[in-house]
Parts: sequence; structure tokens; C-alpha cells
Amino acid sequence: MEFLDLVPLLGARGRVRLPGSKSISNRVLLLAALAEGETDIRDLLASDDVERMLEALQALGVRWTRRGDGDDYTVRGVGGVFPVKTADLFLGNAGTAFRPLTAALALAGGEYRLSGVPRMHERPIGDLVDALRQAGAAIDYLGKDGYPPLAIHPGSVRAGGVLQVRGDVSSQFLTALLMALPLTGAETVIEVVGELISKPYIAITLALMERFGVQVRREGWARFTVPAGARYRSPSIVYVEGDASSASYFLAAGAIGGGPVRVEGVGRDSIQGDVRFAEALAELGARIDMGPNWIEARAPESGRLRAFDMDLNHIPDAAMTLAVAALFADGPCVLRNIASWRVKETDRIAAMATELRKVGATVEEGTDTLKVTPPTRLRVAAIATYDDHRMAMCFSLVSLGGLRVRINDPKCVNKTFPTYFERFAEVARPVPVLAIDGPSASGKGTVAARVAQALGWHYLDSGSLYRLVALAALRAGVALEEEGRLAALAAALPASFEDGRVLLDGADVTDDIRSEACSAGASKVAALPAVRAALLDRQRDYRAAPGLVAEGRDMGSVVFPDAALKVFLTATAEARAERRYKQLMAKGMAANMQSLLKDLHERDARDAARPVAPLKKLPDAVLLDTTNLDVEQAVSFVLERVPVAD
Ligand SMILES: Nc1ncnc2c1ncn2[C@@H]1O[C@H](COP(=O)(O)OP(=O)(O)O)[C@@H](O)[C@H]1O
Ligand SMILES: Nc1ccn([C@@H]2O[C@H](COP(=O)(O)OP(=O)(O)O)[C@@H](O)[C@H]2O)c(=O)n1
Repeated sequence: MEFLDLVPLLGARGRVRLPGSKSISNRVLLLAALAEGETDIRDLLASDDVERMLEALQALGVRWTRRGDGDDYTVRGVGGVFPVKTADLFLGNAGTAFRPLTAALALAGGEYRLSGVPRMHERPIGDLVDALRQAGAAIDYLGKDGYPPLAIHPGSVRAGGVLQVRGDVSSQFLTALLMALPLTGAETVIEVVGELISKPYIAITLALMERFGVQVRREGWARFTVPAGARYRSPSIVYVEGDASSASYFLAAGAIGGGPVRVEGVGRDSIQGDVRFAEALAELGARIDMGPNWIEARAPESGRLRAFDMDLNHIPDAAMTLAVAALFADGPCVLRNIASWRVKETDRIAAMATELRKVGATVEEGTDTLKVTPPTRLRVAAIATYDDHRMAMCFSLVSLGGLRVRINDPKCVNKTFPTYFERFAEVARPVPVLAIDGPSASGKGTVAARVAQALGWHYLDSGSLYRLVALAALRAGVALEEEGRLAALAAALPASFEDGRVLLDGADVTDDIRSEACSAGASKVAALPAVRAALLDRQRDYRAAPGLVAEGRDMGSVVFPDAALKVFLTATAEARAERRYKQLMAKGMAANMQSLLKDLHERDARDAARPVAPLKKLPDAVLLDTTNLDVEQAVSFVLERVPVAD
């Protein structure tokens, strides 16, 4: 399973240019395809769902071109009649392509097959098919009744009249009908049965149809009239707004992580309902500023989000972001009226409950509600994403709690936001790490501990973990070559660090792990890749606010490659042997200069020669040779170079 570990964050601040809106991109593509004339579409979203729509249109004989590698396209409209009358379309998991194409093709008079990924075949479409059948469309279910895949045949479409469609499962059914009905040329009335959900998405549909010259009369949210003789005409150029649902992650990051975080591409003038996510955040106490084309979020004055109980029917997608933001609220939070979550990319209510529990929240799942009680302390977890882009994006916010979060199958964001994690990193302020690597007795431990104390940061002596594995192995009678058993020991190491003492199974082993046997043993077990892998996450989890000073051999190269400062600390072998000698003598432990020097040379050679995580100075590390320096000077050298947090 591919995964991405997001590093612990101190906060979030910065600006993000949003990718184009998925809802607008796929609607505009279909409208441009059906229109008369050529449409120049700017800033189209580059994502899987939009790809599926582009492929489908091409298969239907619509000619479009992309300008270079950019996000600008030209679509030559077919004036309401698709040139290709027989086609087999695969639409992945793109609801915004599947539903509107079903309606448009049902009225097109050809033989078409529409299918998708297995999850698409679990997402209902019966209400749309029922409505289209009322208009005379001939549609068969190829699998389960009420669900894709579908076969569409030329029907005897009756123009005009009144159609009824259910509005309480997915608003995409109504969107699909609205966009397709102008193809009949007759006046048609659509009556919505049941309470229409996700109304703002219908508002997007109506606004875009109007851009393409068709004005729908609306009576409340229950009755819509598509006028007679309606024809789509290209508005010649259309700019796709930034995606307001995608904006929610960054705005929440600003509200949780201090901010300000500004998103560009949506703002006060947006036609997308999800911009109202900003209002919801404001109710949690976040400070929001808005311009025509941007929104900015900062944390509440108090620093902490307020608990909430909200009806979120109007922003179903962005509401998921609030479920994760609830982890940072000052009390239990209730999300209401979110039944549509159950028929999305996955059953989002169930998925959200399961994953929020993994990070420590108490969650109560209702049929159309979710109650999230934040934990006193968040837990490190591997988050399953259910092939749902929004699960992956939402859970990135957990890292703002100052802990690592693992996102499984991170590429699922390609559905709507392929560059999500790169953009997120641009506003993320990671917990800083100072990595000090170098050979034995160069002074890493001494310098690192002093620097950590001066800065008030945490301290990781990674060598002690290898020493502990060696000690545990010696005690358990495990040979130092048995990689599998040693890795198992390392993975379950019952070790802890308290007030400068090292404990194994509760017993103080601070001095035991410094014995020559443990030194030599540590160097041997450290050469085994499985042992190193078993200790990796454990080391990374020492990274906590306000910062970490970590010392060892591979802190800068493997464990914390994104360290804010990397120092390679060294000294001549003779100087190091002499230091170690004095150190051991001071502790009343036996030592011999010659054997210490020999041991140092051997360990240096082993550390430098091993294929995994060999000891070497990285190009981005600062060299500090302490042969002729005292401890004070070495500590000052490092402190002077620690980047100041902005
Ligand atoms: N310039 C110096 N920087 C750091 N330590 C020094 C220096 N000069 C002497 N020492 C001494 O060297 C000894 C070995 O340092 P230690 O921190 O245990 O090294 P390491 O962690 O690299 O094995 C310590 O007793 C330390 O006080
Ligand atoms: N990050 C690290 C830290 C230590 N080690 C190994 O663990 C052994 C003990 O580490 P240490 O830092 O306590 O050793 P000294 O520098 O004190 O001799 C070293 O000899 C290395 O081989 C490693 O491989 N990677």
C-alpha cells in the first residue's frame, strides 16, 4: 500500500492558488460541447474526473483542443447533436460526468453504454432514469436495477410536458435533467419531489446555463421551467473559478493553524455554494476576510475553534472538512443533515467515523448525522482513504495537531486535486528539526543535548535506540545476525526516556547501553536494513512542537530529510578516542586507548560502508570539526545557525 507521511506541523500560513472547480469544469465542458460555436475555456481543472469527461466527449465526436500543457482548452460545439451515434463510455468514478451525460445521451437518439469503476456501480441513478423514462427515453440497467452500468437506446422522446424527479438523494439528477432538456427544443417543467438537497449546486448549474444562453425559470426550489426554443450558444470565453470545496482544506488550515492562509480563485463573487464554508468557519470563531476573488482565514482570537452544531445540507462536500476541524474544537461538535455522504465516493459518514476514531476522537454515527468529540490528545494513525479524494485531503489537517499522520493511497486526490499535497506543504509550517550526524565520540550527544536545552526543544539520541536493541538482543540470547528476530525486537522495544535516564522494560539501563559490548553490538544491528526500518517511525514521532534536536548517523539523510538545519559533526579519530577514554574513566568504567581507537576505526568503517543509511556528510549539511573546539564553542556554532522561526 502506497502511503504518504505528513510531518507534524506548528501551524499554517501563506497563499494558495486553487485549481479549477470540478463542478464548474465538467458542466462547462458539456455545455460547450452542446453549444453552437467555439468556446475558449480557461483554467480548466486538471484531474481524473475532468479527464473522463474530456475522453467521453471525444468519443462522442466533439472536437476539443488543449493549448500546450496548460489548463486552457477550446471546444468546438456540436449544436445539440452528437456526431457519434454509437459509443461505449467509461466514466470512472466521476458522478459529474456520469449523470449529465446519461441525460444528454438519453435524448440524443443513439446507442450508448455508460459504465464506471465498481464504486460508480454502487451509486444510485434510478431517480434520474425514472425521470428520463417519463420523457420517453429508453434506458436499460445492465447490472443491478437503479444503478450503472446503463445501456441507452434511441427512445421516442416526447418533447414538452411535466417531468418529476426526486431531489433528496443527489442534486446531480436535477442538474443532469436541466442541462439536457434544452436539447428537446420544447418547454419542459421539472417538478422536484421531496426536499431538494445541495441547492447551491443547482445554483451553479443555472448560472452556467445562463452563461450559455439558456434561462431557466425557477419557482422556489421545487419547480423549474426550461423554455421552448432554448439553444446553447457559446459565450466565446469562460473562466473556470477555483474550486471552492478544495479551498476548504486551506481555510481550515488557517483557522486551526494560526494563519493567515489565503486562497485565490474564489471569493465573494463566486457562484459556488461551498464558499459558504467560510461562514461556517466564522461560526467556529475563525476570523475570515474576503475579496472578490480571494478568501483568507485566521485562527479565532482565543486560539481555539468553538464547538458547533450545524445543519450542513448546503455544503455537503466542504462539510467533511468541518468533521476533521472538529478535532480541534473546544467541545463535542454535531454535523447534521448530511445523508448524501452515504452515496458519494464511499459511505462518507461511516468512513469519517472510522478514521476519526483512529486519531482518538469519540464519534457517534447517525443515519444523517455525525457527532465528533475531540480527544484530549490526538494519536498517530494510518488513515484509510477509501478511494475518496476528500478523505485524503481532510485528514491532512490532523498534522496541525503537531503529530505525524499517514495518508494511505494518497494518489486518490488525483480525482479533483492532483497537486494537493504539494500545495498543502506550501502553507504548512513544519515542526523544525535540527539534525546532527557524525561519527562516534565526535560530540553529537553532548552538543545536541545542550542545544535542545538552550532552545527548549525535544531531544532524540537515536544511537541509544540501536544500543537498546543490542542490549535487548544480548539479554534475550538473539544472535546479532538474526535480522528478522532483531527487527521484531526493535519494533516492539519496550523502551522509554525519562529525565535523561534510559529505561528498558521499566529498568534503568542508562549505563548498561554504554558498555563496549553494547557499542559494538549497536553498530552491528544498525547495519541491518530491517532493524533500521523498524525504528524509523518511532524516531520520527519524537518530532513535536516546538522543535526537535536529533543526533545520530542518518538524521539528515533518512529520518528527517526535511530538517531545517543539518550539521555534520566530526573530529579526528585520535581526538575522539581520547574523549571517549576520558568519558569512560569519569564514569569509573574500564577503558583502553588502543582498543578504543581500534573500535572507533572499525565502527567508522562499518557506518560508512553499509549500504543502508551510511554515515556521510550531505551536501546540504554544515561541517563542524570539533577537534580544536571546546563544547561551548561547538554549541555556539550550532545555535548561531538555527533558522529563526518566522
Ligand atoms: N568540542 C566538543 N564538542 C562536543 N563534545 C566534546 C567536545 N570536546 C570534547 N567533548 C567531549 O567528548 C565526549 C564525547 O561526546 P559525545 O557527545 O558522547 O559524542 P557522540 O554522541 O558523538 O558519541 C563528551 O564527554 C564531550 O564532553
Ligand atoms: N542514527 C543512527 C544512530 C546510531 N547508529 C548506530 O548505532 C551505534 C551507536 O550509536 P551512538 O550514537 O550511541 O554511538 P556513539 O556515537 O556514542 O559511539 C553507532 O555505532 C551506529 O552504528 C546508526 O546507525 N544510526
